[in-house]
Amino acid sequence: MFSVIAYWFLILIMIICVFVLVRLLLYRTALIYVLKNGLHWMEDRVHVHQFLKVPELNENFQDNQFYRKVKTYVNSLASMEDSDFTNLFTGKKSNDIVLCLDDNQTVHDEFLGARVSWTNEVGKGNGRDCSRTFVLRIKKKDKRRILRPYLQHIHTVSDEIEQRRREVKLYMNTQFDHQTNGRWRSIPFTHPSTLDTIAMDSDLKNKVKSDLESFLKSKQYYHRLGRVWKRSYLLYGPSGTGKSSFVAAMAKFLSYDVYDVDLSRVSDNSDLTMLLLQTTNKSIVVIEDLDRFMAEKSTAVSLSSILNFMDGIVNSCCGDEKVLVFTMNTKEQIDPAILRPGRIDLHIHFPLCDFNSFKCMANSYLGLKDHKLFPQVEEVFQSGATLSTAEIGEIMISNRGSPSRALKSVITALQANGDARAASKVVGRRRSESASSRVSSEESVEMGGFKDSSPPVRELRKLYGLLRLKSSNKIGPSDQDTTQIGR
Ligand SMILES: Nc1ncnc2c1ncn2[C@@H]1O[C@H](COP(=O)(O)OP(=O)(O)OP(=O)(O)O)[C@@H](O)[C@H]1O
Ligand SMILES: [Mg+2]
Repeated sequence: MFSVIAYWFLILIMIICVFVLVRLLLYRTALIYVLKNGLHWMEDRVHVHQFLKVPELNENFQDNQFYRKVKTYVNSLASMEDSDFTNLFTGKKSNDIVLCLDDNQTVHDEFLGARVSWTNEVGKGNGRDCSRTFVLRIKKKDKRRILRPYLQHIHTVSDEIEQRRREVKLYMNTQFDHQTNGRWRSIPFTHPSTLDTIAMDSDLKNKVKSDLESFLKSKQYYHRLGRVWKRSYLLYGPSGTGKSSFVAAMAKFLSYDVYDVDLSRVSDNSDLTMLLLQTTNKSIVVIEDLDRFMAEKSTAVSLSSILNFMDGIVNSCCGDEKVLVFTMNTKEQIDPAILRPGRIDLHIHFPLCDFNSFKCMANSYLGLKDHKLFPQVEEVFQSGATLSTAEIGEIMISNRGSPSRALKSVITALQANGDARAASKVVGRRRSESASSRVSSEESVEMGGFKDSSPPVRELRKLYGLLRLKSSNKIGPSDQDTTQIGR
């Protein structure tokens, strides 16, 4: 009896040992990989396959654009890391490493439950003489079900990758540029603003974000409606509230180039048409300070030309997928034809800084989530005092070495602004009283607004300058640099 138990015990121990050994063998070596490959090989034998070629050059020896897309797609596959031979290259950014399938190597992909493979076939020859082809191998039974959506999927993925990789450019209209044979001159667009760094109401920011996202996905929708695929935004608000920074953030978010139309350099209506014809799709076309140009009549472009541009009549000739942005300080003086729905899809107001924006700025500029001086700042804001976000930002940058000093400076500047506003109201009232007896149109216009020349505001500016001077005297050398830049 004892010997039978010992016998079975020994057998059990041996089974466990064999199991552990097999496990070790499988995981320490490439046996699992070999087994998997063997299974795939066997599966492949019992299926009929179809092969589809994507050559690099078409029958006229021109580049086949689809080859480029397939290459981008294949090189982005996660299974590339498992391929037997892969080339490593640096990408556009110096710390980027890009994988590239080696010649005559195969990589596998899965789509809607079907397994396909791509082989990078390279014919004999040198450089451009050797024929390069991507060969797609697909099971005949899967072809009808997945081929079309799979090719569409390749298009979408490669477009997204190319969009992410491309360098965003800023185009400015100049006099005729012989180098580019056109009116636009471009520079890399390196503005640091992003949607995260813009201080604005978070609900509004999310609304704009989802509006932009849904615009990106609506090509079919717009085309089904017979509309040009464009979206127009009006950014309006006082100077220094972040309108231009927001345009930069939008461009970064969409990875679109920016065409900044300087209306003072447009000679007439047909010149504006020419400029717009030379813009590419996937771009933001911006006209800044439209209210000023229309009010001062400092542009040779007529209202109807601007309206045509907004309606996309011109844009439809040169591809769509455009975002149009107009910025202005106030939309009160603007012709209602410009603002009507369909011409401007979304109006975004950029108000002067309030307590919420201030908290947002304090967080990003000073790294402060909360501070004992916050209630005092809130109180000053509640009393009606305010400054532009740019002004508050400058005070914070100048005093970034000491958050408490920064907050105190903000409070002092806000209080000075509050006093200046109150004084401005009193003087305004007195002047309007005397103006009723003595007509002085020029001055009454000045006092009504928040103009630089009004004495209380001049006082505020002086005080503001003093504040910055005082704080720059106290801070270290690095801060002094920024103070100068800020000026
Ligand atoms: N809402 C904001 N969030 C973050 N930074 C801001 C904001 N508003 C202004 N700034 C900062 O202030 C500076 C000026 O802002 P910007 O040029 O975008 O203002 P603007 O509204 O376009 O002014 P203008 O009407 O005079 O052209 C920028 O450097 C920006 O960083
Ligand atoms: Mg601006």
